[in-house]
Amino acid sequence: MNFYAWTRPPAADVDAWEKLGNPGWNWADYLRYSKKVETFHPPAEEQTDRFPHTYDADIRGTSGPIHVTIPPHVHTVDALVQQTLVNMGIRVIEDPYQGNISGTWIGSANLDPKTWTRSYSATAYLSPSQNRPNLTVLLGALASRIIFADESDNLGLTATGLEFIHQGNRYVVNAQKEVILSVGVPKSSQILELSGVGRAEVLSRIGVEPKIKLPGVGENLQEHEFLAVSYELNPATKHETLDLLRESEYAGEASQLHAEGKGRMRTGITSFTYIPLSSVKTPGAAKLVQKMEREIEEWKNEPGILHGLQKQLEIQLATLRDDSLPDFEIVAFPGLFSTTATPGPGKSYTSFMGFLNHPLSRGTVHATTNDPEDNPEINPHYFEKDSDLELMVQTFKYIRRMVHTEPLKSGIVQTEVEPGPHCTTDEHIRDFIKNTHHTVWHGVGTCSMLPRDEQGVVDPSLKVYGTTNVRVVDLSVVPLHIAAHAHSTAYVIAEKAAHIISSAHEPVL
Ligand SMILES: Cc1cc2nc3c(=O)[nH]c(=O)nc-3n(C[C@H](O)[C@H](O)[C@H](O)COP(=O)(O)OP(=O)(O)OC[C@H]3O[C@@H](n4cnc5c(N)ncnc54)[C@H](O)[C@@H]3O)c2cc1C
Repeated sequence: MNFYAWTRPPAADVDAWEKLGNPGWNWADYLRYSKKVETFHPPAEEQTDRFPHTYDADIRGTSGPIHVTIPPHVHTVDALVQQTLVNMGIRVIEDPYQGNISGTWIGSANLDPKTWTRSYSATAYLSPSQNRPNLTVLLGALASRIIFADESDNLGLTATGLEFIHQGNRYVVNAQKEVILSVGVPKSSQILELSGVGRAEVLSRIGVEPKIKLPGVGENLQEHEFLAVSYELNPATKHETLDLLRESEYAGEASQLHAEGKGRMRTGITSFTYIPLSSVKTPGAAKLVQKMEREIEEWKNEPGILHGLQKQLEIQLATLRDDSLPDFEIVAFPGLFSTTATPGPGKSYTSFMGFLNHPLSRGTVHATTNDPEDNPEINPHYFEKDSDLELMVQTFKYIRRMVHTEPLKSGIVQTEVEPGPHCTTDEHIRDFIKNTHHTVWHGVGTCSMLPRDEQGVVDPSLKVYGTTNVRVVDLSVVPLHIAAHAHSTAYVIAEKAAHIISSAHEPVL
């Protein structure tokens, strides 16, 4: 389950995967598969009456299984935010799905406008296929490890099956062709490690016999993080924010309306702004660009740094210097998003979420025991590179500049709800971020698609190095993070993987 924000990354972020050694993993292919995934439904009159929505139907999908549309949103808040950003010199993007997202825009959601319910892997892919004779879904089964043949041939080790736990019992399902791991960032690397594929010291620590030494397994974790700054909306204007759903009578009515395809429960997150740091004309932003350049250069030249990471950092440096590519993102959430502030009765809020798009710090996910029922240890190494924290400080300051710009300035009650007026110095801001920042659940990288001698785990056909028939198909293969919300990319990877796998097994005529 997620917030169903449906976005596409900048073209350059996807082209970077190809530059890192993955032929065919580029924007042109991404766009092709992304169109294949979705059916875009243009906004209805009800929405265009309230907000001047723009879109380019040519770059959206027309017949894919995932239904995508613009939610009928709290457009009174969107109007305030979008106009404020324009007044600050930010460009309006008419349709951000064409590979250029730097600017301010209204985003889509994977919602089916026939029912205003979530359109996702279960409704779009599983339900239509569930009666196929060659598909069995076993609910509540925990995949635990891949079983490999004892001997490897010169192409590598062959997986013969998968061990799983169901209702306390262990079973093995045999593989006739391939084993596809698709269990997400926290788990794909764990299952590889439990199967003897990974870093020598991790395998030795958890007591698993090493079968394939792949030091990249569980490394290179990159995660977006966010901070949230909240304001009460000026009560002189009526805004139907999500805060109203705290009132049971309103929530009950909203549920009834939703059953009729109407009302506030069709809301999504819609107001997105992506900003290149080098385009922010403040002394703080300029200093930070220099600091990041220094930090990347120093790290890149550290003795012993892996060639794979060095190349990633070169691309990150080029992205930072490019004033058309975004470094941070601001999302306007229509309601109070806070872990500490208490909402006042009858009040409406907006919260500005600031996201880090291309983190420098790299984390890890590793198994800590050989028991598949024990969760792996996730160590995100947040803010290990100080530039990541400093970028969030600049994002915070940008949000404060927004709320001092019209029309937002008059549209909110100026006393900040969170963190509040006491938060004035850089040290206060840094402490606020350190104490409240949050994962965006957008982890990538722990089974990176990179050359094997550059900490790669899978090759460009998503096959695990050293195996003949094990692939990873989820966001853990993404080698370098993208400025986008993550799940539409998971579908793109899955569609492309389906093509790769079916082509590999086509009968030779
Ligand atoms: C609260 C929240 C809000 C989010 N909002 C958005 C958003 O608005 N827009 C967006 O783009 N992204 C959003 N995301 C991120 C997005 O959902 C993820 O990036 C995406 O789902 C990752 O896809 P995946 O296929 O790599 O892994 P997953 O979606 O995590 O799929 C992995 C699956 O494998 C299963 N699994 C794990 N281990 C095992 C095992 N051992 N045996 C069997 N099954 C196993 C899991 O239960 C899961 O179903 C959000 C995430 C969260 C948590």
